[in-house]
Amino acid sequence: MDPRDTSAPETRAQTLPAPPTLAELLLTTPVALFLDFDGTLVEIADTPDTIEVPGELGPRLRLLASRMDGRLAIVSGRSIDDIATHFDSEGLARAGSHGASRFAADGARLGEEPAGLDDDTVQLLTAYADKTGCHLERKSHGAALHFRQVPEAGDAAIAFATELARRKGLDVKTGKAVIELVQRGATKAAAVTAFMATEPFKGATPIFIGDDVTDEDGFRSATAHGGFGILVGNRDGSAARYALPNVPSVHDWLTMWSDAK
Ligand SMILES: O=P(O)(O)OC[C@H]1O[C@H](O[C@H]2O[C@H](CO)[C@@H](O)[C@H](O)[C@H]2O)[C@H](O)[C@@H](O)[C@@H]1O
Repeated sequence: MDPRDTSAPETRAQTLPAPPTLAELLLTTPVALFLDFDGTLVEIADTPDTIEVPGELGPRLRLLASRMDGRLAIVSGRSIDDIATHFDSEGLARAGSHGASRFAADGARLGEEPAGLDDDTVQLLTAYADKTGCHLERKSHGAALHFRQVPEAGDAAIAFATELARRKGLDVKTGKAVIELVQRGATKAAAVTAFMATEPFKGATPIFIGDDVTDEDGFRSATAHGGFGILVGNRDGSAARYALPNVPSVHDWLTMWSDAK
């Protein structure tokens, strides 16, 4: 298993316990749900554009959000624009670009919109991707070098992107067979904090569900705000309190594809 690809089949024993059911939790406290997208709500695919998103995902999430009195937000590494090409996220609170770009459910912006990358950075990344066979994903507020198709190029791509980020004053995010350049300070923790300071999230117990390294920021922030994280899959040293094994188990836990309240 490639240690940089945390989506590879997991063989270790599950180390974190399963969470109480959502229904049980809702009996004791108002809950706010923060949901990662890739690897949590939809299965990992070979490329960013070939994910298979159930047609009902948007309506099901809106129904769940209404049951939660609006306390549900998508928190993704993708940009909000990109998310919108995969499913209708209107009417949901959402944060994209690793938490840096945030919108309330009514579409109101929460905070400043981050800047995009400068042309020189994009040109350098494009030339690097052309040379190495990595897939360059252009993003509204950053860019990702994917090496899922060329795993042998992973170490060099990480080193290249890390050095480029240092020179350009950017941050990097590692993920599943990917290294991304993002604006300084973009974290899912910041998104949780921003939502938790506003209605209808204020005062609720935050639960952050995610599968990736970048979701660890969300787990820590949820914990700091009195809640906890739920890891999808396995990771040594995760800040999550509980774990669910895979995407279908997340859907089940959220009772997304049932009419259970
Ligand atoms: O925070 P997320 O919503 O989980 O987004 C993280 C990144 O997800 C995407 O890349 C990952 O999923 C792809 C599709 O399954 C997969 O091909 C790739 O290897 C994964 O790294 C997305 O392309 C990125 O922009 C997101 O930041």
